[in-house]
Parts: sequence; structure tokens; C-alpha cells
Amino acid sequence: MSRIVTYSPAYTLVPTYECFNRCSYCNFRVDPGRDSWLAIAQAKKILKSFQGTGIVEILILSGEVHPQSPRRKAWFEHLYDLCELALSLGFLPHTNAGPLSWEEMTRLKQVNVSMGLMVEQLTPKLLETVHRHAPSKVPSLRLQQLEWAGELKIPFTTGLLLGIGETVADWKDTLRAIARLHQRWGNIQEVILQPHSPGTQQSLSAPVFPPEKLPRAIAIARDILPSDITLQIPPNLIAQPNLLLDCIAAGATDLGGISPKDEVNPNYPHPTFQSLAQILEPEGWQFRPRLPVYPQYYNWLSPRLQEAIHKIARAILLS
Ligand SMILES: O=c1nc2n(C[C@H](O)[C@H](O)[C@H](O)CO)c3cc(O)ccc3cc-2c(=O)[nH]1
Ligand SMILES: C[C@H]1O[C@@H](n2cnc3c(N)ncnc32)[C@H](O)[C@@H]1O
Ligand code: MET
Ligand code: SF4
Repeated sequence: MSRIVTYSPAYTLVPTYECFNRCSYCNFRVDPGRDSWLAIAQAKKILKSFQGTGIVEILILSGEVHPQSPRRKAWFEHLYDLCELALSLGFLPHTNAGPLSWEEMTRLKQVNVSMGLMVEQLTPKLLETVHRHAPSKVPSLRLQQLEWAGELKIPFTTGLLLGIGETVADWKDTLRAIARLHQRWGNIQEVILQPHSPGTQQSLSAPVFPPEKLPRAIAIARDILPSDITLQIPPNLIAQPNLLLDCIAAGATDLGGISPKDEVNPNYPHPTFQSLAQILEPEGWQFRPRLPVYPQYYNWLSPRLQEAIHKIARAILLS
């Protein structure tokens, strides 16, 4: 058995924190109209400063403008322009900006090597609690995004948010739905198991997801999901080295994008590569960088994106 744990050296660009949803666990959003958008010139300055540092992935993580808003088009063009900029500077974009229209997804595919959207949880009861003011979190809408990504041949990252009022039976329902979609379209590259971690901005007063329950959640996911889907856990939300090792032993073999700041959970800074390697390597795990798209999907991408991937792969081999 190969004992390899992976991560993606990443930087997160936030086009805007403004969001028309109000998920009660969110520490990221601000009210619509109350945030200026990240200027392209500023993004260019930031990205240039990361050239040659080993960072490959640019995660474009955004708050959302309502699909029917007159500002939606400008918001979307801004996302597109940021992806185009990152790609032109030699990085590989991965966008997670909430649900997109079919046309928006089709266009973003041109400038993203993969995209993502968490299913969170499928149980409709959350629409009366944490998602009461979050129209983007309607379960059928999110499942449809996974399905569209499949039809459009977009390598996709999804996941579950744990500890927001769901049961273990609810996890299983959500995992089975992801497995079914993957059996149909084959496009789910990874599933993130994200423990709810309270921050200073959220209105929800639910406690942190009990960390000791994570290995079981991972084992359940590993059992339900097809083996070609990688399981990802966020190392900054799993503070204890022993627990991190237990999670890995249970089947989570990827630690996701590791960037200078976790924009979603700003109260929990990402550990460094070195500190993680010090936990993993004595236990016999090799800790290795990966790209934001998995090799089995390279031939789903346009020649331009494949060329960008091969350029980076060559640079890594030569370094
Ligand atoms: O640093 C983070 N990266 C997050 N990422 C980034 C992710 O780790 C990487 O972009 C993917 O693994 C691709 O390499 C997400 C990506 C998604 O598609 C969906 C959800 C997330 C959530 C987070 C997150 O909370 N924090
Ligand atoms: C980008 C993803 O981050 C997750 N997310 C949002 N808020 C929190 C929180 N307080 N703790 C953990 N994960 C969170 C959601 O699953 C969202 O889809
Ligand atoms: C901080 S969440 C960012 C992505 C998007 N708004 C979602 O919730 O799916
Ligand atoms: S989690 Fe995403 S959709 Fe929900 S309020 Fe925060 S930014 Fe908006």
C-alpha cells in the first residue's frame, strides 16, 4: 500500500466577500453592496509576488450576487477575469463561487482546471435552521450543480459540512447521493469532510464539531464513496497531531489547499508544510504536493489548460 498524503500549495483570491445568502455558520460574508471588489491590478500585484514560490493553485472563493440581480453579470465577468489573469501568470485556477448557471459554468470551464461546491448536507430540515436565509443552499440546486459539472466534464470537488444540526443517517444520505452522481458522470475528484468550526463573525452558536467523531465520519465516507474519490480534511481545523493521524488512517489522504490564510475559517491559520511533514513522516507517510486537478481528468481539459498543467509538471520535475 502506498503511504502518501497530499496537499495543494495554494493562494486564495476573494473577488468579493459580499453575499446575498446568510448561512448562520459563515464568518466570511458581508452584506451586499458593503464590500468593494478585488481590483484586477491589485490581484495582479499579489499573484506576481507568488510567482516562483511553489504556489500552483489559485482558489477563487467568492461571496455571491443573486442570480436575478442586475449586478450578477459584472460579478461573473470579474470572476472570469481573475481566473484568466491567474492562468496567464502561470497558476492553475479552481473556483468555488456558489451555484452557477449552465452558461456560467460552461464559460468558467475554459479558465479553471477544476471547480467546487460543497453539498453541505442534503437534509431539507437545515432550510429551517442554518440555511433559512440561504437560497443557494437548497439541496436539489446543489446536486444539480454536480450533475451539470458531470455533463460538462468539469473535474469537481464537493463535500459535507459536519456538525450543523444533521445526524449520522443524514451523512449517509448525502454521501450516497454523491456516490450515485459519480457513478453516472465520473467527475467527482475529491470529497471534503469539513468540521464546523466556530469563528468570531457567525450568528450560529453551535459548538465545534466534536473532533473525536471525525475518524468515524471518514470511515463511513470511505465505505460509501467509490475508491477513486479522494477524501480531504482541513488540517487547520484538526489541531491534535494524533487525531490528524487517526483521520488519515481512517482513509483521508489529502489535506487540501494550504494557503497563507484560510479565508473561510480566518480564526484557524493553516499549519506550515514543515509542521505537517513533522507529524506525518515519522509515521511513515510521505507528504507531497499535488495539482488542483487529478491526473485522470487531464484529458477532459482544453489544450490550453493541458499545456498549463504540463508546464508546471515539468517545472516541478526540474526543481
Ligand atoms: O483553505 C480552504 N480551502 C478550501 N477549498 C480549497 C480546496 O482545498 C482546494 O481548492 C481543492 O482541493 C483543489 O485543490 C475548498 C474547495 C472547494 O471546491 C470547496 C470547498 C473548499 C473549502 C475550503 C476551505 O474552507 N478552506
Ligand atoms: C466554502 C465552504 O466552507 C464551509 N464553511 C463555511 N463556514 C464554515 C465554518 N464556520 N466552519 C467550517 N466550515 C465552514 C462551507 O462548507 C462552505 O461551502
Ligand atoms: C465562504 S463560502 C464560499 C463559497 C460559496 N459562497 C458557498 O457557500 O458555496
Ligand atoms: S457560506 Fe458561502 S453562501 Fe453561505 S453566507 Fe457564507 S459566503 Fe455566502
